[in-house]
Amino acid sequence: MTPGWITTTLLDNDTPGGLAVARSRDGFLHDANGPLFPREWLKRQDLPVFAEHGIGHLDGEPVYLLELDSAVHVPGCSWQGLRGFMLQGDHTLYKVLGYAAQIGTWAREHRFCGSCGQAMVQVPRERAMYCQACDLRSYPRISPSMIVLVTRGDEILLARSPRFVTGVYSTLAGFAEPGESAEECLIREVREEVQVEVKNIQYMGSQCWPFPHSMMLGFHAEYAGGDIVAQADEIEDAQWFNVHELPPLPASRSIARYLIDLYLARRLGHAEPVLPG
Ligand SMILES: NC(=O)C1=CN([C@@H]2O[C@H](COP(=O)(O)OP(=O)(O)OC[C@H]3O[C@@H](n4cnc5c(N)ncnc54)[C@H](O)[C@@H]3O)[C@@H](O)[C@H]2O)C=CC1
Ligand SMILES: [Mg+2]
Ligand SMILES: [Zn+2]
Repeated sequence: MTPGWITTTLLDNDTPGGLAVARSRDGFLHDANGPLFPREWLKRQDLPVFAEHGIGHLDGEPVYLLELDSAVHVPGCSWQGLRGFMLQGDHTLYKVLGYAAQIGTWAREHRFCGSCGQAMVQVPRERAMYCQACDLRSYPRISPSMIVLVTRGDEILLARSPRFVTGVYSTLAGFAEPGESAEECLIREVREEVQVEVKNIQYMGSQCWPFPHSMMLGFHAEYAGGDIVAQADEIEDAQWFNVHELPPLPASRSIARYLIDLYLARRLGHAEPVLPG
C-alpha cells in the first residue's frame, strides 16, 4: 500500500468497491465524516449520476468520482463548495477534491468533438476523450496563469478585484495568452492592471488552482517605474503597502499569500513559509 494520494487512469468502473466522492453544481457531498464515502453505499442512494470516473488511490484504496446532474438531498449530508473546503478541510482531501473537480469539469465539457461535433468516448487507461471520426484526442485543460508580488523596498504592490472578499488585497495575476512566455505574460499583466514596469523577475514556485483549471506560476519582481493606474473594471483599487501596515490578505493556502509571506519573512527575518501544494 502506498500512503497518500496518487492519481490514476487505470480504474475500471465495473469493479465494485472502493471509495467515492459525489459532485454536483453545489459542490461535493459531505457527511459528518467528510466528503469520502464507501462507493457501494453512495451508489445505492439513487443519485442522478451523469458520469463516473476512476480518479486515483488514497492510502491504497481506489477512489471514484460520481458526477451528478443535480444537487439532490441525501439524508445526513450536505453540499460544500471546493473553495470552502480549501479554507477549512484536510489538505490531502482537498487535493483529491481539486483533482476530481477538474476531471469532472473537463469530461463534462468534452462530451462532443470540438472539430466535428460527434460524441467523444473516454480512452481506456488514458485521461483523454477521443473522436473516432477525426482521430482527435482532447486532454484535460490546464490554464497557465502568472501571479506576481511586485516590491519596492519596504513596500509591496497589492490590488483588489471587485470579486474579492471585502477589504482583501492580493498580488497581481492573469492568464497566459498564446505566443507569450511566462515573463512576457507577467510584464503585460502588470502593465495592463496597474501600468507599472517591473525588473529582476524571479520564479518562486507553482500551485494547482482548480477554480476551474488554473496552474499558477508564482514570481517575485522589483518595481522599475511608473505610477499606479488601476485598470477599469478589473482592478477596484491598487496601492503600495508598507510591510508593517498591510491590509487583509488572501487565504493562507493560496500562492498569493505564500509570495507575500515569503517576502515579509525575508525582509523582516522571520521563519519562511512553506509553499502550499
Ligand atoms: N492561487 C492564488 O493565490 C490566486 C489565484 N488566482 C487565479 O489566477 C487566475 C487568473 O487571475 P485573473 O486576475 O482572474 O486573470 P486575468 O487578469 O487574466 O483576468 C480574468 C479575465 O481573463 C479572461 N479569462 C478567463 N479564463 C481565461 C483563460 N483560461 N485564458 C485566458 N483568459 C481567460 C476572462 O475575460 C476573465 O474575466 C484565476 O484563475 C484566479 O482565480 C488569482 C489570484 C490569486
Ligand atoms: Mg488579473
Ligand atoms: Zn470529430
